[in-house]
Amino acid sequence: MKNTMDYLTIALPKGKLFSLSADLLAKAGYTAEGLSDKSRKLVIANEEKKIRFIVSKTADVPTYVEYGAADIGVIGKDVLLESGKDVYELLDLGFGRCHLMMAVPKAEKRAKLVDYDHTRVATKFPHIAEQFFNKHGMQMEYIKLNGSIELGPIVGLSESIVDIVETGTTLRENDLEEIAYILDATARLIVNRVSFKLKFDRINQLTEELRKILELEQQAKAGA
Ligand SMILES: Nc1ncnc2c1ncn2[C@@H]1O[C@H](COP(=O)(O)OP(=O)(O)OP(=O)(O)O)[C@@H](O)[C@H]1O
Ligand SMILES: O=P(O)(O)OC[C@H]1O[C@H](OP(=O)(O)OP(=O)(O)O)[C@H](O)[C@@H]1O
Repeated sequence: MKNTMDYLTIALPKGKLFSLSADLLAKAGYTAEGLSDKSRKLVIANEEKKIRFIVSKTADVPTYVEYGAADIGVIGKDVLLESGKDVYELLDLGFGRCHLMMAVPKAEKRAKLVDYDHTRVATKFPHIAEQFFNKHGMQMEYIKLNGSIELGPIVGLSESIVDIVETGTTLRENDLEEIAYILDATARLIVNRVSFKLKFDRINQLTEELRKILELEQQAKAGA
């Protein structure tokens, strides 16, 4: 087995954030031949630059980073908060912007948020949802789903959902209405606590390079 101290191991999530993350890292020169979320090869190395990429299920990225199986990773703030993993957050990458909210069927909308006390909420984010409802003094029954959350109230599984909204299309097409904002999310660069000490120079250099690239992109956008 390779000595992992020689390599910088980067965990990337499959799905929506993959190409945005891989493209940004490539701009800083961090890439590897054959890096793709479609590849069946799960570890892809760049031997010359001593970089290894792990491509994993979105929800597993914080786990790889917390245990040090990956030094750094890219993950949405929503998934990071839900995971409760003990990692450092180095940089807000700005992309993958969305927000977490509570929505209900338009036709059966109740007058106030507290009118949903002691009802069922379908979500991929039960921990974040529980914190939100606790803050409002509400006790809910949390039904964990892994996708198509909007289906919950439509088929009578739950009275509401807590889910991500980006464009609002999914809510509109399913006659749901947002009734409470919970939090904003964007992709974050995260790092394992021990790796950050042991590989500080490499990780700091990468962070600064990414920060510069993001700043230039922001300036170009503002000037356009
Ligand atoms: N419209 C959107 N829907 C879902 N996630 C979004 C959206 N816009 C931005 N994001 C961000 O992208 C992240 C990854 O979303 P994606 O849908 O790829 O994950 P997933 O479906 O949970 O993962 P997997 O496909 O591995 O199960 C989210 O956690 C969120 O931070
Ligand atoms: O506001 P919109 O632009 O419509 O985006 C929001 C939708 O996108 C996400 O689902 P995703 O595509 O990740 O599929 P999933 O339901 O399988 O999680 C999220 O769970 C919403 O359903």
